[in-house]
Amino acid sequence: MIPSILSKDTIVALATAAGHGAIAIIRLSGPEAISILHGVFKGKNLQNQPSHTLHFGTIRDGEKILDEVVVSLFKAPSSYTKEDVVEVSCHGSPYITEQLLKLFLKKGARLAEPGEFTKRAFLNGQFDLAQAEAVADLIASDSALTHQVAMKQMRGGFSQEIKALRAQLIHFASMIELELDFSEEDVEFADRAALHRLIATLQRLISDLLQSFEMGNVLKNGVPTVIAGKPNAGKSTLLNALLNEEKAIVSDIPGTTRDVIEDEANIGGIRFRFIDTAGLRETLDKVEAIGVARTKEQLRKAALVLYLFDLSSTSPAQLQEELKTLDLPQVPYLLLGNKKDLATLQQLEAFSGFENLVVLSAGTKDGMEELQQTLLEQVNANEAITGDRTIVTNLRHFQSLKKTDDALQEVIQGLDSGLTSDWLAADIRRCLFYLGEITGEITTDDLLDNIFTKFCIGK
Ligand SMILES: Nc1nc2c(c(=O)[nH]1)N(C=O)[C@@H](CNc1ccc(C(=O)N[C@@H](CCC(=O)O)C(=O)O)cc1)CN2
Ligand SMILES: Nc1nc2c(ncn2[C@@H]2O[C@H](COP(=O)(O)OP(=O)(O)OP(=O)(O)O)[C@@H](O)[C@H]2O)c(=O)[nH]1
Repeated sequence: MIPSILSKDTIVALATAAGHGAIAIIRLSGPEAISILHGVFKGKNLQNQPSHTLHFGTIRDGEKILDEVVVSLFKAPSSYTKEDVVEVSCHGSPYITEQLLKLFLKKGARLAEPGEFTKRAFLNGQFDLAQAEAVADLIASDSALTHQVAMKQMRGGFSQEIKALRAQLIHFASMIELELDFSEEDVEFADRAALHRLIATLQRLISDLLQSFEMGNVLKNGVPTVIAGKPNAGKSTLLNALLNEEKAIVSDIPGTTRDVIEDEANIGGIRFRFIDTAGLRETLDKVEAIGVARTKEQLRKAALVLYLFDLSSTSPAQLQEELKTLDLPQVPYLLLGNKKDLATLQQLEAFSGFENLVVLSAGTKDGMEELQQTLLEQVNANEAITGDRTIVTNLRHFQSLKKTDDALQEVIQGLDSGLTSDWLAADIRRCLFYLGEITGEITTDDLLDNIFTKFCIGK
């Protein structure tokens, strides 16, 4: 790739988080990065040091020493941005970093825009657009799974798949376009049956990716897990036990929980979003009736339902009846038999035949570990999460894939109806365009601005 001629400016920004810290890093990138540093650094001559070396010295504004620092040198094209990069590790005081930033600005650098380092890295060919976007996801990741997905994407896993799809289509597009040059002779270079098979394969792959988006959202936002059950079953107590804090109001007056309370907990690297609901009960109390309606709404959106009941006051027949009236939608659910501490041996035995049942006592936290284990198993049973399968988490990618899918459908229809080569070629080009948007072969300034302005400054 030709080095970008756009980035003539030398940009500077704080690369570490704001506030006090052991060390803070200020990063400069661009043609003047080394000379700007050279002008204010007392130590070795930075202008004749090799790339990827560290240098101790002081930074001075005139006679005044601002700090003792370590300077890291990355010489173009061997750097993150592929430009000359200098990083100054100083003492982590907001006062010092401000003084250093002001000094570098005075010496000719300008403040970087959000995401500008990564944008330059992309423009200079360090990685493609999907990989650049994954850098932001990686910084935002906060669980084993979001980390795994972002890491795979940053290292090019997702891009490879998209590029492979694209390469196959390019092959056919060029064959079909070749036919256009020989249009009088009525030849077919591109085997129509093979093209049909290819498009069908691509559609399957893309449909898998589209489906994975839903899973991707669950990963990002937490597995929506609704805690339902009759009033006083102990839902709020269970939520508190799961969250390890007193969030929901617990009382022995049935119907205490009137609204929906939710919070997140990280269990074994997977984020769960627990939603406590109003007790399910037909009621005359208007406020509570709204709560019951909301519960039903939450149930529809849940990925997993925990149906809680009181072992000490519920018979198996009653439980069956409750489940029937509840009319649980097609969502996986677990039965949680609560208040084990109050239940008699007989009561416990009565439930021995139930599947998907965890017996516990939310009040004493007995059985909580088993519940957490079961929750994890429920999620792990879903291969999409733990498998090696690529998961789309980015709305932009989802939309481009959707458009590709629609365009592929038109290619299929064109093939079936014997559309001429020029029309087929145009439809295939459209697929290539949308796939290219994902990895950034096709971009516009607006698209790039949209992506990189959401990054933090200094990244
Ligand atoms: N100090 C520091 N730590 C950092 C970064 C950084 O920019 N600076 N990174 C940034 O976000 C991440 C690491 N990513 C990086 C990617 C490429 C290169 C780099 O110098 N690449 C050269 C040389 C490669 C080599 O020597 O093998 C290249 O690509 O040519 C550096 C950091 C996380 N840690
Ligand atoms: N003995 C015992 N009591 C429990 C247990 N779990 C909850 N309780 C008690 O049962 C009562 C009801 O608990 P909540 O958590 O408020 O019940 P809820 O299902 O949220 O009730 P609503 O808000 O009415 O829907 C409280 O007095 C709790 O202390 C348990 O495992 N053992």
